[in-house]
Amino acid sequence: MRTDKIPRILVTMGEPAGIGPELIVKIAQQQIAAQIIVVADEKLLISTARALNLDLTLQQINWQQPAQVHRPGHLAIIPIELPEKVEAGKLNKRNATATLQTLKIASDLALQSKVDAIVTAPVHKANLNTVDPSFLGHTEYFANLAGVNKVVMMLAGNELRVTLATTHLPLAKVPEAITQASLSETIQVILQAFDQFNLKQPKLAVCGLNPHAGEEGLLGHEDQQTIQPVIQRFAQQGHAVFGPFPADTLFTPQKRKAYDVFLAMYHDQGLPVIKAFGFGECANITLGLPYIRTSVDHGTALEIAADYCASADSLLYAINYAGKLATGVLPS
Ligand SMILES: NC(=O)C1=CN([C@@H]2O[C@H](COP(=O)(O)OP(=O)(O)OC[C@H]3O[C@@H](n4cnc5c(N)ncnc54)[C@H](O)[C@@H]3O)[C@@H](O)[C@H]2O)C=CC1
Ligand SMILES: NCC(=O)COP(=O)(O)O
Repeated sequence: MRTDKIPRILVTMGEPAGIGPELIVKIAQQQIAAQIIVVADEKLLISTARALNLDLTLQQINWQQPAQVHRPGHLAIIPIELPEKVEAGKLNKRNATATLQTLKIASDLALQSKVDAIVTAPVHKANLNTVDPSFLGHTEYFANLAGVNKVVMMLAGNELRVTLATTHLPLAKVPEAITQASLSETIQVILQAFDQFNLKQPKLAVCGLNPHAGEEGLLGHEDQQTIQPVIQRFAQQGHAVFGPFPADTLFTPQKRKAYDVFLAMYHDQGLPVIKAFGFGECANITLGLPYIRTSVDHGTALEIAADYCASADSLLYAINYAGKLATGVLPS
């Protein structure tokens, strides 16, 4: 990481027909204790600023200059050109390659330590999948480009932190994806990441997979046969890893206070809980990458993109979260 005090944060534009460009123009108006560099189509940002009646001045990034703290209404930019004019709310496959290119640029710059963190605006996974059939989401894409086998998705808000044992996977494939080896790797990545963020022995509560964590085998065997032995091994090594707990009662107020981080077995076991607490006051963090990457807690919201009424709260939250992590502070 660079040693001067102002973090350089790279923000990718996301799906051009979604709310990403609007969110970027909106956060550009805010005070932010970092330098913000966007990878985006200049014309799209300028026309979005006009539609929002907001001031925006774009200047190409000069890497020779030291990082300068963000000035409201101004953005440093790495320009990319979309081949087709964007119609807000209407996906256009012909812009997908250039959109994917913004992520490749971001990954390259982060891997070269030219920026301290990447923050992504939301992409449309199916649209990007049309030009890269291996594309499932930023999480997997960045891991692949970084040559990292295992990363873990964490969503963190003011109320709790939730990590996931599996991410973008059909529900029917979840049980077979949770093996003792994969779960051990997941927990290892979480413990290492928290160690780097200076929370040395996080109290980790692990959800069961089945209702009532399997009810002694009556409602499934994975909890006892796969999850429990892994937790026991970590506990024997002195780690504060507990469970498997029935997920339905694990997020009560008392239990939320008792643990630093929760591990859900699948996407829709953990994420609805944290989003219900504060949609917009939450960031998505990829643990296990060789750099910091955060993102919003929502998607492309195509249906409201032409109305310019989207909330930029989560993008701002994700940027501030990345800024804190870049200066070695884990937000509480
Ligand atoms: N980080 C990323 O790149 C993510 C991308 N997605 C992608 O987004 C696409 C749409 O996903 P959906 O499940 O429909 O979720 P979504 O988050 O786009 O929309 C869900 C609901 O929340 C509203 N909403 C979302 N963000 C909002 C904001 N900032 N302000 C006000 N209202 C907002 C939408 O209008 C909609 O009613 C999918 O292709 C999905 O893969 C979804 C989650 C994360
Ligand atoms: N629901 C969270 C999500 O889908 C985020 O995906 P990613 O693009 O950040 O991997």
